[in-house]
Amino acid sequence: GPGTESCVLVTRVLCSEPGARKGRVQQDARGRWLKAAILLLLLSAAAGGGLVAWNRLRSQDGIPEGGIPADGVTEGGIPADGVTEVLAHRSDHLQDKFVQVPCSEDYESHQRFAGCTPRKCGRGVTDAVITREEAERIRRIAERGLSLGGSDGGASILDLHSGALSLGKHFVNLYRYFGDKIQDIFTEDDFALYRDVRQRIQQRIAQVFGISSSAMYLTKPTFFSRMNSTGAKTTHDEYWHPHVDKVTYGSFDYTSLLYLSDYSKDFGGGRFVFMDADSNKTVEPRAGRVSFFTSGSENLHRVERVRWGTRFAITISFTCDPQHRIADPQLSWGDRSPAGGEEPGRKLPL
Ligand SMILES: O=C(O)CCC(=O)C(=O)O
Ligand SMILES: [Fe+2]
Repeated sequence: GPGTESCVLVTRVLCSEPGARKGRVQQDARGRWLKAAILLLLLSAAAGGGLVAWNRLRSQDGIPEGGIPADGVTEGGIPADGVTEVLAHRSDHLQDKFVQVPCSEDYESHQRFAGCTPRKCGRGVTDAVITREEAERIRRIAERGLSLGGSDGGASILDLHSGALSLGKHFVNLYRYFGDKIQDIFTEDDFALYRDVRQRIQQRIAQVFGISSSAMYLTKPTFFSRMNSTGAKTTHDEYWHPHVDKVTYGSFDYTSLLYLSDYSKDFGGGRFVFMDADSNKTVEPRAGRVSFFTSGSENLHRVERVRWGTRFAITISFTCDPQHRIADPQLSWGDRSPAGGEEPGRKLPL
């Protein structure tokens, strides 16, 4: 739970840099104080209005009749008052929403890469790059792959690059387990669609941030996620902790998320939240919606716990550092997968 070492999906195995973790724990601690202060303020100011706020929160969350027990007045840290703004409603069809935020200092302590390292930071959301039909096709790929495994807890991942697949409390290597039989599960078309989608998202990011698409590279981890309301069984399942992708995953410079299901239709809870000093900004997932942002601490974020239903997404991440580049996943890897291990994020030869 909060206060313990937090991990986001695959990150525990991937990034256990002690320095990075310490920074995050300190950040978490500050966040908790802030949350406690806000909670106290809320409780004293709105003793009578609490129930109203709670009901509003429940209806926002789309909790079905009968309800599901929740953890307090603030659903997973989102205050039930005006300090939460919606950046993207599920029902919106956004062309090219972009909000610029000042870049954090994170990039100064890293090597800079011309034509790629962010000079301008921010967040974008678009429903116009990937169609709902394409998202549906990708969701079916995710469902097919994830149905072969699945975590005992609420978060399962399938890393198409390393082949890492959640299974029980651990991971297996899909490519190694299935070898050439992988061709009965995924087709060449599936990988072609992934490549195409990755390329279009990359081009949009380059365009919006004014960088060169050819100077940014796919990096790991890049993975499908499936989340539901089952309680966490290991820290791998704890996807809801606030984090900074660049700290958590190291090589990330630009993060993108392609959503494959609809908030409040397919699942409740599970909104994406940018946690700014003054307020939270939520992105409600919608099939085909691409959310993308610079990966530094200007974009501290979290995912609300999923309360009901199943949430599918894919995280596609980019680096400016050619040394952290990975190739697009391909079918022909079969049992010669580049990972060769059962944990996601083993050091991979390119
Ligand atoms: O699925 C999401 O909306 C975000 C997941 C995330 O923050 C991450 O994988 O780092
Ligand atoms: Fe993240």
